[in-house]
Parts: sequence; structure tokens; C-alpha cells
Amino acid sequence: MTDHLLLPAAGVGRRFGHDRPKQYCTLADRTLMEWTLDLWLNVRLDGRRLLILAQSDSQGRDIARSYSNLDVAVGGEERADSVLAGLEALNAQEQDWVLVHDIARPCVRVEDIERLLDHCHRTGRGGLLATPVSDTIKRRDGDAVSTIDRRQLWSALTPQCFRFGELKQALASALSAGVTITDEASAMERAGFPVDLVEGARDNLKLTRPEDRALIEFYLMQQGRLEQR
Ligand SMILES: Nc1ccn([C@@H]2O[C@H](COP(=O)(O)OP(=O)(O)OP(=O)(O)O)[C@@H](O)[C@H]2O)c(=O)n1
Ligand SMILES: C[C@](O)(CO)[C@H](O)COP(=O)(O)O
Repeated sequence: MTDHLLLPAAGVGRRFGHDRPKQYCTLADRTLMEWTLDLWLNVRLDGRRLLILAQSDSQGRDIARSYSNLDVAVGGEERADSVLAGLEALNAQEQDWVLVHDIARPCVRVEDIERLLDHCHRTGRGGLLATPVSDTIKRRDGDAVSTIDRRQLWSALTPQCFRFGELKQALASALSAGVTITDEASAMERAGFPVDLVEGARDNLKLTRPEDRALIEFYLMQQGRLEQR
């Protein structure tokens, strides 16, 4: 079996509110995209690496050209459409493993990625990096507010790692059924495939809102990847 990597990077970053997609916001001297691509250079994978870009994204194509062993595919309307497009472009063997990682998560730790991959290789079961919820969680239903027991609640991170054939089938089935899919695991759960959680570090933050930027810079400094200011 071979291990491949898909990097969804075809979003527009609406919640970040920038004049350009958030994957092109700069942290020190590099774009968010480059911080994440650089991190993955430290992960040994024997398969293909695919950066999934918006159709008209010339900046991403320019960046991709400066990385060896990085191919480009065109994404779709939603993240799940982009991942499915990436799987179709990958055209791997059914039993190959596919890691899917948000380009917007530059602080993921190599050791966490390796632990997830090792879990999948050892058990033959797919899974995802996740972190236990630490806040008290509320549900609001109209004017009614209630508290949800958080002892079984986890925040899903990426990468998420599943077998190529099963993931492609599960994602295609969910999308054709019109189901809203925000991560690969939810499509696999729906299809009845096993999904395991592998605890990952909480600093694997996704750049989503403007206030996340300073925290990601801090985490990059904490990890020794960005010079302390
Ligand atoms: N059609 C899409 C939408 C999102 N993504 C990617 O999926 C990852 C996680 O999605 P999210 O954080 O939601 O990014 P955006 O969709 O860009 O953000 P927003 O929802 O605020 O527009 C990002 O790396 C994003 O580039 C993608 O490849 N294709
Ligand atoms: C896949 C993901 O990172 C898991 O938490 C997340 O769902 C992607 O962000 P989105 O805002 O849901 O597209």
C-alpha cells in the first residue's frame, strides 16, 4: 500500500474577511500555504502529493512549481467537492491510504501525523487527528439554552486518513445524496466504515477568523519555525 496526501486549498476564506483567499495571507515572509507545504516536506510519504486549487488560482500554481513532487488538481464549490476532485485526480489503488489535510492548518505536528499514519497501518482502520473539547458546550434552541455533556466530545482536526477506494465511494455517495459533509470522517461514518480518533495537539489550529492569525504566528514561534519577534 502507498500513502498519498491531498491538500484542499481551493477555499475563498469568507470568515477571514481578507481581500484575497486566506491561504495567501502572509505570516512573516511566507504565505500560509507555504508554511503548510514546508511542514509536509518533513513527512516521508511514498505516494503522490496533490494541492487542490481553485480553477483560476494562478498564485497557487506558481507556489506549487517551487515544490518537487507536488501536483495540482482543480477543486470544487465546497471543501468536500474539492476533496472528491482530488481523489479522482489521484486515481490511486483501492487499498492505498490517503491523508487529507487543510492547507489552512500550518501548525500540525509531524509527530502527530506519523502517529495517525502508524495507527492506520497497524490497525487497518482509518481515522483522524482530534482534540478533546475543553470548554463547557452549550446548545441553543430558540430561547432555550442547555449544556451538552462534553466527556464524549472531540474537535475534528486534519489530517484525516482513509483508504482511497472507501473514501471515494463514501464521499461520492454522500454528495450525490445532498448530504452536507464538512470532513472526510463524516462521510465514512455515514457509509458505516470504522473511524478512529487519534489525539493530536491543540495548536493544530485552522486559520478561520481574523483573530486566529496572531495565534498561528505565536504557535509557529513556539514550534521554533518562525523567528521570535
Ligand atoms: N471549496 C473549497 C472550500 C474549502 N477548501 C479548503 O478546505 C480547507 C478548510 O476549509 P475552510 O476553513 O472552511 O476554508 P474556506 O472555505 O476558505 O473558509 P470560509 O468557509 O470562511 O470561506 C481550507 O484549506 C480550504 O482552502 C477547498 O479546498 N475547497
Ligand atoms: C475538516 C475540518 O478541518 C475538521 O474540523 C473542518 O471541518 C474544515 O473547515 P470547514 O469550515 O468545516 O470547511
